[in-house]
Amino acid sequence: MAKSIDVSNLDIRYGDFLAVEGVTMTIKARSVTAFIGPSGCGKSTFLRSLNRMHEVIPGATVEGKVVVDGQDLYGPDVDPVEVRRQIGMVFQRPNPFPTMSIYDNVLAGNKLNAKRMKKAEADDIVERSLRGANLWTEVKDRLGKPGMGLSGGQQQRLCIARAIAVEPQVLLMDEPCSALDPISTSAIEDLIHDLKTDYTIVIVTHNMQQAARVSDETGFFNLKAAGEPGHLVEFNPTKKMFATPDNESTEAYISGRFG
Ligand SMILES: Nc1ncnc2c1ncn2[C@@H]1O[C@H](COP(=O)(O)OP(=O)(O)OP(=O)(O)O)[C@@H](O)[C@H]1O
Repeated sequence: MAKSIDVSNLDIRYGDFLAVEGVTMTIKARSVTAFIGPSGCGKSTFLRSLNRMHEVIPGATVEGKVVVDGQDLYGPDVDPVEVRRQIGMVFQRPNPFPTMSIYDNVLAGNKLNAKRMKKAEADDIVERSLRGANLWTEVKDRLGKPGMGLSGGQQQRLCIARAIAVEPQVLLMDEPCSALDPISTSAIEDLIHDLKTDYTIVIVTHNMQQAARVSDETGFFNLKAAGEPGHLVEFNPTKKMFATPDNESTEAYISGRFG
């Protein structure tokens, strides 16, 4: 199910503003890839270009290729809605649907994809997804209660359950722990580690310890200068990047000398 992603020569714009320039990388299947770098260097923009979420912003455009399973996601016949089903996204702030129960929150994506299903099938998806998100035992006796009644960390795991309920190939996570306390953060990090058996995971994080803990490979993004586009400076196995980075600016960033 999990797929690798081949990105080549990607330029990403907001109107005339070139936000990210010339990114080429291969994101491996069944692994965790982290993106780090100072604020404004385009990590989130690049992440959103991987499932065609970038272009929902008026005037936003992408040039270059993002190839998953031999298919260019920006090819002429590709349906962006189907791309977003195959490549799910988890956001910075947990965003369960406030009026929906835990049960319905998990199924929200499946219903959007207009699948009609029997109760038994729906029950199976809810249980499998909540187990996958490591939340089942905490909520199995209150599936009919509102998703908003959960703690922040539980809400984020509910959002992860909602993302995996549609059986995506890739999960994109944009600072998924930034609104969480250390215990919830640790639960999500454990979950990310478990999920990589089945999914290709890409995570943006400001927390370098987190990148070092959860990821197999890391991409360091930076701006050449203020007002210049963001670009990929270095992409390497995480262990190597944190021990012996290839680039001086990577070293300066991870040792806390800037950013
Ligand atoms: N909706 C938008 N419209 C116009 N410009 C935008 C928009 N979103 C982001 N940008 C610009 O694109 C550049 C990259 O922003 P982005 O949010 O991707 O960076 P980031 O590395 O994820 O930053 P942070 O770490 O602060 O979240 C910045 O110059 C930002 O101001």
